[in-house]
Amino acid sequence: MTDQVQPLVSLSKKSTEPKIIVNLRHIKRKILIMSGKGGVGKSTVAANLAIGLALHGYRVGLLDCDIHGPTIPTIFGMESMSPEVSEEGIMPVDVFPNLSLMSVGFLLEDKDSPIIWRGPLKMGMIEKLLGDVVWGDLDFLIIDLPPGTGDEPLSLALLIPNIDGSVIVTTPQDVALVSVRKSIEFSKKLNVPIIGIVDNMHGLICPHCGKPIEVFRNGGVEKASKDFNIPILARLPIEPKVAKMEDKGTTVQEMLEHDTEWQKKFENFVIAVEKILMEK
Ligand SMILES: Nc1ncnc2c1ncn2[C@@H]1O[C@H](COP(=O)(O)OP(=O)(O)OP(=O)(O)O)[C@@H](O)[C@H]1O
Repeated sequence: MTDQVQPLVSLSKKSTEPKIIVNLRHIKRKILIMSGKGGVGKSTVAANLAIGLALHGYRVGLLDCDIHGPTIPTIFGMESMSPEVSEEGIMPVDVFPNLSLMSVGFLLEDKDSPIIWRGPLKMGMIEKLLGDVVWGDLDFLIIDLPPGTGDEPLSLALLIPNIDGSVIVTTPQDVALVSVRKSIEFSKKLNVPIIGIVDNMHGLICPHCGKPIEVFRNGGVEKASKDFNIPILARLPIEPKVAKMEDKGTTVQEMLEHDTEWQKKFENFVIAVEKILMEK
């Protein structure tokens, strides 16, 4: 077993619940980004939604709770950052004046080791992230959950009070139906309304002729949307520039400058989420 949690701020077990509630009290809207399985683009959607809402002028926080694969620091090219710790708690890392990040990845001593923790250590880290990070006043907190719909993401999400909605990220294969069904059950257990589905990696735009190429067998997401009466908020194509930028770590400027179909579709998704949540 490895104990990679840095002793940043002590956390009293007794005061955990009220502490989290008190700490998150100044956040107007909390959104979960979830997926039935790994590698479908959940962190990509979380990161770009946070950027999009910040560009619309909101104060946004992005919390990466993906205990086993915290990729948000890599996406933002901020892997080497360590958050400051003050009397008040752990300070999130600023990307813009109105966009700040916190990630499990920032709190690990050895960022290259695999994370093998026992349950209580993992939950201790999550309680720390929820109870000790000083977000200040936020319009939105975007929470990138660990992949899957098992006990671990569930017990983690149960610690977060008054979640306003969840976004389900999936890829278009037939198995999407199973994956979305599990995510719906998950949201029900949490009593969290589902905002909608993001159908990610939905085809590839041919760089030569501009026509779409279907990569996966489609149909699962439409069926899930109809069967469960949940809107598909975005259909995002496979965009090699997105994968390339995220793998090497990028600046937000670079992220914004790729004028692609993906970017346009993503902006429509940000507008849709904003509309749904602001009308709540
Ligand atoms: N639409 C897309 N086009 C091209 N590449 C994409 C797209 N969406 C995501 N990717 C790439 O796919 C990989 C997985 O994405 P991401 O890390 O966002 O998935 P995840 O669901 O959060 O994974 P994990 O299970 O590790 O949490 C990354 O390399 C990312 O850059």
